[in-house]
Amino acid sequence: MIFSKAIVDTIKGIEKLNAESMTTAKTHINSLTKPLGSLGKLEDLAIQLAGITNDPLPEVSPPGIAVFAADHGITEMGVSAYPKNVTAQMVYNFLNGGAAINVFAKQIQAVLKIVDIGVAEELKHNKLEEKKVMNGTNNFALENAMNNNEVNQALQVGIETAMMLINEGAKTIIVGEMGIGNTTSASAITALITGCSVEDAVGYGTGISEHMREKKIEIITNALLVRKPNPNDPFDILSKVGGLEIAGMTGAILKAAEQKVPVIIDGFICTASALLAVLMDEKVSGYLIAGHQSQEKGHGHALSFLQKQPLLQLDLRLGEGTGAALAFPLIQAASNMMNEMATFESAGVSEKS
Ligand SMILES: O=C(O)c1ccc[n+]([C@@H]2O[C@H](COP(=O)([O-])O)[C@@H](O)[C@H]2O)c1
Ligand SMILES: Cc1cc2nc[nH]c2cc1C
Repeated sequence: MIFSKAIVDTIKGIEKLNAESMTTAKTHINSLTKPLGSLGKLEDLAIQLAGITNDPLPEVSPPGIAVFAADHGITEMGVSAYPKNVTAQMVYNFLNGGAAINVFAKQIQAVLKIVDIGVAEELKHNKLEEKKVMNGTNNFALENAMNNNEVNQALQVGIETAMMLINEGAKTIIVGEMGIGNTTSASAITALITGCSVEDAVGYGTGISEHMREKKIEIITNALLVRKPNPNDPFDILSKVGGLEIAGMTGAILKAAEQKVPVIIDGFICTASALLAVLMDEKVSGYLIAGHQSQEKGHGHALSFLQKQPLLQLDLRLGEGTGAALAFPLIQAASNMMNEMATFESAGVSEKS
């Protein structure tokens, strides 16, 4: 067995959504003072939340956000528009409250954790979760990104971070990331798991030129030919072409699902982690809510594979959990609808004749 026991146990603990709570939620929705079905996808969302939490009147606040930061050896190949040290610089920006995710987290009153799971520089800050597994992945054009032990450690950091947020009261988990070069890893993962072509999985990331995108496609194509990750083996994929923050997000998603806590997935990189988690156990899918669809080319393929419709389409391509945080008020609305709306009976309103 390659997966550590803690990870196997987490996966084993994931249950199907609770059908009885979903039926009760549906009956309740149909008793609320509105024409039948008139709150559309919010009704589906409320039913999903009921199934996830095993509570027909689900609570989703407060949300907890984990941003996993790590570096990528593949940046040596010139695949990003920004230098690698932006990862470390942005971590300090998160810790000092200046990034987009800080602003949106505050807006939704979320608890925000910044996790160094593999930044290639020593970082010091009293608010930083210091969980460094290694100083960035290896360059997967030349060697495996991580060894088995490193994959297990990164998954474990994700598991522990989600549990920490849940222990602190989080009722919804938002996963986000920061890692210069990570769209290259996410593209490789997306192509492998969804079966789409590398060309279809690769986009412009932080804003590279078309010429650089062609180079990025070639680098990924060659790496897949040489490393030969098994598309049915999430562990093999992570170790050969993965990322530390990608493994961290996968672990956090698994733990949230095991704990029956809804997970809002963010952009392209975060969805690559969701693909891996679903490959580990398809029951994870029920716990996932797609916050938005990123501008990154491969995100549409990943969401279609997961059969998820994004709540928002705002042409974002930032990451950090921003799209998921922006989508949270809709999930909150679905929960509030269940908990606060009057029924036909309580309000004395006549039902459909
Ligand atoms: O979330 C997305 O869909 C997304 C799309 C493009 C880029 N990003 C962010 O940009 C960084 C990766 O881009 P790149 O070009 O360096 O591979 C990383 O820090 C991500 O958070 C994020
Ligand atoms: C400035 C900057 C901020 C980011 N946040 C997430 N990815 C990012 C990439 C860059 C380059």
